[in-house]
Amino acid sequence: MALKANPITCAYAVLSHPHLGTKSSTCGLNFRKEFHGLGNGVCCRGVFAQRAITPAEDEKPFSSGAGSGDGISRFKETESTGFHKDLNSLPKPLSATDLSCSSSGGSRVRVAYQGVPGSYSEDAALKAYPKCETVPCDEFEAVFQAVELWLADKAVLPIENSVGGSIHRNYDLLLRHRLHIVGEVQLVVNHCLLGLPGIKKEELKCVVSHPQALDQCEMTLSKLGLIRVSADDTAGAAQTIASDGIRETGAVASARAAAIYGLDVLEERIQDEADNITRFMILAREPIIPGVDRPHKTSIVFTLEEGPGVLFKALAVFSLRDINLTKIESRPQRKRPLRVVDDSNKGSAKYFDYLFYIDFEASMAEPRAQFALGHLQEFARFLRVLGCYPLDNAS
Ligand SMILES: O=C(O)C(=O)C[C@]1(C(=O)O)C=C[C@@H](O)C=C1
Repeated sequence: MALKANPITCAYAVLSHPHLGTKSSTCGLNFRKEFHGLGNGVCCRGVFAQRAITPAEDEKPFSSGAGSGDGISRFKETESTGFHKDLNSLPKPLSATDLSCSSSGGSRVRVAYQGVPGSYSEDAALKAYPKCETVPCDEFEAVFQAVELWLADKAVLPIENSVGGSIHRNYDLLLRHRLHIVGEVQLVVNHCLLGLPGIKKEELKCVVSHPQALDQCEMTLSKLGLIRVSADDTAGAAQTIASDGIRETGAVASARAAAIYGLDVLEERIQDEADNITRFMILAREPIIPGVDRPHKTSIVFTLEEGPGVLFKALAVFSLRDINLTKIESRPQRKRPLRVVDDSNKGSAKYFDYLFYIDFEASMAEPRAQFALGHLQEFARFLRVLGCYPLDNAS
């Protein structure tokens, strides 16, 4: 596949996100419009520099085609001007299509993450494995595949943020792939407002970043009256600003991203909540052997029969054994969204079908955890242990 010389080939813009009003702008960036509406109305998937991407077939439901009315459109940059640092020397993200043609080598742990160098996901990888080789990937799906195809040893993926909540896409992907959770990383996320060298924050009109990061800085960005533009990751936004050299556009990203891409930090700690923590999970091909030497967490997913109090009973298996739950999340069962139950005289009732994801504080090496899951199995239609791993804290 031929690679283009320009460092950036793609970025995204939110035209009329429900939270952001109906302002429309490309913020002076030279984009060619390419509609690619996304179903969930918040997040953008993407294409990064130098590599073409064909999204995996099973991702297609996310793109509802031209003018889907969800307010999010994808823009493709036609040209980039090159600016500041030699961005070509940075590692290029892997995409779902080119994963099959490279091979891993070397002895350092290789950790795949979504984004480009300087992203918080890379920070999380380095917190978990300080000496690792980080492997940038363009999409969450590609991160899973990098490990499945032995191009990386581990994957690091965001699962929830203390302000923005769950990253649903990764819950869904966890079930579609066969990797195991072998650890977690809690990362303190301190967002900065970045701009081209010499620019003042009052001169900015637009700001580009990951939708989660924009949400986490909602109050500051509103106060500054900035138009928000969505990007694949925070560092990718910084990279775009640096390569395009557009003066009135800033980026929300880390101080490390500013250093990598040669941008100024115009303001630090701009997130609405001082304690802004993102929890990442670490995935591997093999599970770890659970221990009792230190506090562990176990993550499971299950489905239940329909009926009154069934979820209550499911949760009671933990409470009966004094096991603390740290997270519960429900997601629709995509292949079986509705279940028809003939439980009335007037015809059949239709229920939505859910998957329940639970994290609890116990190791699978403890009998109480084994008994709790044995008990849950009595009324769960489906149960999978996603992993058992040592707890992390946001230090
Ligand atoms: O954009 C990045 O830098 C990321 O690593 C992604 C991500 C996320 O998906 O939530 C991670 C941490 C922050 O909460 C903001 C964005």
